[in-house]
Amino acid sequence: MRGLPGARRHHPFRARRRPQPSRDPAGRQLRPAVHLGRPARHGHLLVPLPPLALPVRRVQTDVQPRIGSVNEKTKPTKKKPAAGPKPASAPPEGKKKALDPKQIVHAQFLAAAAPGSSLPAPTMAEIAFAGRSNVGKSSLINTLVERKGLVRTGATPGVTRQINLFEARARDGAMFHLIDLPGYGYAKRSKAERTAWGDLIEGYLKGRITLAALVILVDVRRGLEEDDLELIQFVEEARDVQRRPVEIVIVATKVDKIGRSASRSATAAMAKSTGRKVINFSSVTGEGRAELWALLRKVTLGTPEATSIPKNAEPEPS
Ligand SMILES: Nc1nc2c(ncn2[C@@H]2O[C@H](COP(=O)(O)OP(=O)(O)OP(=O)(O)O)[C@@H](O)[C@H]2O)c(=O)[nH]1
Ligand SMILES: [Mg+2]
Repeated sequence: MRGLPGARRHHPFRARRRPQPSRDPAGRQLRPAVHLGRPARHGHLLVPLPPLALPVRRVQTDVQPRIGSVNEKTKPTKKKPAAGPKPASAPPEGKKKALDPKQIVHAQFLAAAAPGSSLPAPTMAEIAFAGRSNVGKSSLINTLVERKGLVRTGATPGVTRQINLFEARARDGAMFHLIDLPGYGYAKRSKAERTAWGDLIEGYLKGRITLAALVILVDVRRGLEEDDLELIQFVEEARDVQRRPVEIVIVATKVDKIGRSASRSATAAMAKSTGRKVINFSSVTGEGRAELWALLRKVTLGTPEATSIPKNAEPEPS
């Protein structure tokens, strides 16, 4: 039949409809075989589609123009960063961080104890932070949990005036209790106040069942002082023998305030006098954060009893 009224006539420039693809017995899509260099044979052979594997080409953007090929009147323009996706070997920083199983994903204040009151009964592994007033204990906790304002900090000594208990949960589900202790060595307190706080801190360090690690912070510029050495000795000797042993971790703080070589020799001296490893730390730059957190996790989660209360646990001294 030819020339029905209104019927479109074939136009030589209109693309012909391609043959409909069909599928192989496994359900994969088929398309006509591609012949390179040779003319296609009459009647196409149907083959499965190969996976798309194109070689990735990077465009070189920093090629220097050849001498004489630039118009000298043209002002040099700022070089723009190369467009396009980043190479697969450098995933975006945020993505890497989001997948870190050790990252703290939840942190909150739980309770406080002042002289005359006590903390709630212990329920999980605890890490306590001690040191002179203003050494940077509260700032270090904020840095560890990556929260700016979880713990109150201040430029003048004596900011933390009670034992503060915080709860932290890592992405992998590990839970910790972090204990911010009031600082010692602050001369402006009355003798009675110092005695009361001393008793409170001593009672905590001596008898807390779940205390797994005590981080002692020392200002890298001052080095270990008598108070710090006394505290180390106190924990080593006075810890109730029925309680679990406490791992003492020494941290040199504010290392951003002095040069690298000065901080290295200061921490080497501290390590020598205590026979312990000393971690360099800065809440300003974040130096030492990952190392300290990895160590504290290992100490608190390393043994099965670290996250549970022993069956023969006694009630807390108040
Ligand atoms: N440059 C520098 N400053 C720090 C660092 N850590 C803390 N600070 C500052 O030192 C001051 C005291 O910090 P805090 O974290 O409140 O110290 P603290 O030991 O909790 O003090 P108390 O609660 O009074 O015992 C604040 O002004 C902080 O900003 C650090 O690593 N580098
Ligand atoms: Mg504080």
